[in-house]
Amino acid sequence: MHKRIAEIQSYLQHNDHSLAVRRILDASLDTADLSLLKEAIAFSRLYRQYKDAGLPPAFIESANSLLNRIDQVAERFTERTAPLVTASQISKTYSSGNFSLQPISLQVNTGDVLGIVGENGNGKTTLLRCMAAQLALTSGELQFAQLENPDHYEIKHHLAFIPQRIPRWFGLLKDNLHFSAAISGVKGEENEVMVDFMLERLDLTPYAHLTWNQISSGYRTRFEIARILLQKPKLLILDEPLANLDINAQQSILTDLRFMAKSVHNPMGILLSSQQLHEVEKIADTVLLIKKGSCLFRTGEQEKTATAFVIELETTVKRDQLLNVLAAEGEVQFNGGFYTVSSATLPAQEMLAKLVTAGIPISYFRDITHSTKRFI
Ligand SMILES: Nc1ncnc2c1ncn2[C@@H]1O[C@H](COP(=O)(O)OP(=O)(O)OP(=O)(O)O)[C@@H](O)[C@H]1O
Repeated sequence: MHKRIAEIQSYLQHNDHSLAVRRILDASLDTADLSLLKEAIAFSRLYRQYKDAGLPPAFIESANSLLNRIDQVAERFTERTAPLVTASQISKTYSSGNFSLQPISLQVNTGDVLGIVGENGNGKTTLLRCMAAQLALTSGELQFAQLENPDHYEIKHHLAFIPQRIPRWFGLLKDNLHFSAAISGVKGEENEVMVDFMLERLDLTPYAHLTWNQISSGYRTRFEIARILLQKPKLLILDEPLANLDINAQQSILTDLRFMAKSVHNPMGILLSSQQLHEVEKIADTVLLIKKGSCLFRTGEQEKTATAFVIELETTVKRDQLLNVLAAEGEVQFNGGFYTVSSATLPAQEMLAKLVTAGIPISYFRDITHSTKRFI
């Protein structure tokens, strides 16, 4: 059995139903078999219908039967990776104002998710717009490895940019998706099935017959992702896709984007910006922290590896008590909400053991030794 199918079966066994249904949709799409895709869509609808009232016993049976059939075309599940865009020392200075994006180099490959994090006004959007060839560079060079003639037209078909503010559309959500697929050459039955697929995959089915005015900003973001994915871009750039989403939706959209990047049907490179450091670090292959227009830290960068172990801690005890437990092996800072503890000798596991042994109540503990959070 293919690894990916076994993984989905394990989600089902452990009642991670929502994740299993989303992954079944992805796996069926990768078979390129419309009848399996239609079955997966029907299965997802069944899940939505019964998820609150309790799933019928036939649910797991039909999931396993569908998975077995998908497994028979498992040879299609090969991940491909190829360079998409390479930025060499690109920089941008606006003609007005005093902001400059300092020279930065990065590469996005098929299947990669690259996160750009940083606080407001530090240059994330500027960097994304440079990567999307929307801004004239002050210096440096962009290379689109798969484009022979990277003019405006070719670039527009190669990459999709989802801005922070989703532009208004007219008419019904579903009709816009049909149109978007049609202009990318998806016609007839395939158009119907692909739109139904995107509606299910992005949780949009209940909103299919609504207009722009009738749906919330979070669902507008989902709509825009669905619309763009129907056009099968090679490189997807998203500016703050999490900004309008609730906490659960943030995590599921990020996980979904990661799965989509590695899809066989349309493998993509994904570049996204966000202020949600932890969430992005969980799913991105590489995260760059931008501060005042410069790349301050990139995950995995050896030369900037932490010289101390650092953790974040939320507890009701006072700083003195923590310092007592650490017995000169750590420093403690407080930001009003939680403590940041650094130690040259105690890795996170040992620090946690010490705190637990001393009976310190802990409501939050996170190892940020290798996180961009250390630099904020
Ligand atoms: N067209 C422009 N002309 C002049 N300055 C600009 C222009 N666009 C952005 N800036 C300035 O560049 C700086 C960086 O803005 P940018 O939007 O790239 O940051 P950001 O990190 O994406 O911020 P946010 O998280 O708030 O979206 C800001 O000081 C902004 O005012």
